[in-house]
Amino acid sequence: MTTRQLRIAPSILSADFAHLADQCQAVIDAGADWLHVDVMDGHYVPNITIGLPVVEALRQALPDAFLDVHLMIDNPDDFVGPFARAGADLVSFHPETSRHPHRAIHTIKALGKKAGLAINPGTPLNWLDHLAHDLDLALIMSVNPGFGGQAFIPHTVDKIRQLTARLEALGADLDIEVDGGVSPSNAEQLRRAGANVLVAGSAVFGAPNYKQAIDAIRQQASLAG
Ligand SMILES: O=C(CO)[C@@H](O)[C@H](O)COP(=O)(O)O
Ligand SMILES: [Fe+2]
Repeated sequence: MTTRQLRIAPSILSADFAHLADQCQAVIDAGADWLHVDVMDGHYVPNITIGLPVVEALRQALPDAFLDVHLMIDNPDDFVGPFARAGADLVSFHPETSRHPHRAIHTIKALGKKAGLAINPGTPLNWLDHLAHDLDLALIMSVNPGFGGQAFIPHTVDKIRQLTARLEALGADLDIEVDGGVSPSNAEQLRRAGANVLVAGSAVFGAPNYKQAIDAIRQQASLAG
């Protein structure tokens, strides 16, 4: 378990894009802590979603919302700065696509924003070893990136447990975010393993009542202590 604050971050990928700002406001009113914004470029992942103008528009429409921007793009080194300037509060990117992850992290931080590194199901945790002290968050993918609504990959729980131990050994105190297939049914084990930021797209936006959906994830996660 972690003592880091539990945060529920609905992924807007599962929102109704024709009413995006209203949908974001609705999940905030329902108790969402962060808004998770999935940016996909059709190269790094086989899907295209949203880009800088949408982040700028959300920043304008929701000045107090915490925008957790997850870049699933090639060439993140060129885009972390623009997304931070567009209004992201936190920018995460996948290190395999970065030429200079350390520099990209410090580009984000120099703009006063938090930096995260995203680790795919097939990506080893040791990408984090030399960067942990520079980061604010480790994003552990519990599905392969590209789409909402995929099935949770169970071995992620053990990976988060390993990461928690590894960060403790390194003396690095990071948020651990888990992304993909998160629901009330796995929230407790994820929190117990050490995750404190739970991203949930379809489990929130696909539910008839956003507050009940967010409360259910929070309640289950809180059972971890
Ligand atoms: O980054 C991604 C997928 O690539 C995620 O943020 C998903 O969008 C989460 O959606 P659900 O799995 O919770 O429906
Ligand atoms: Fe994501």
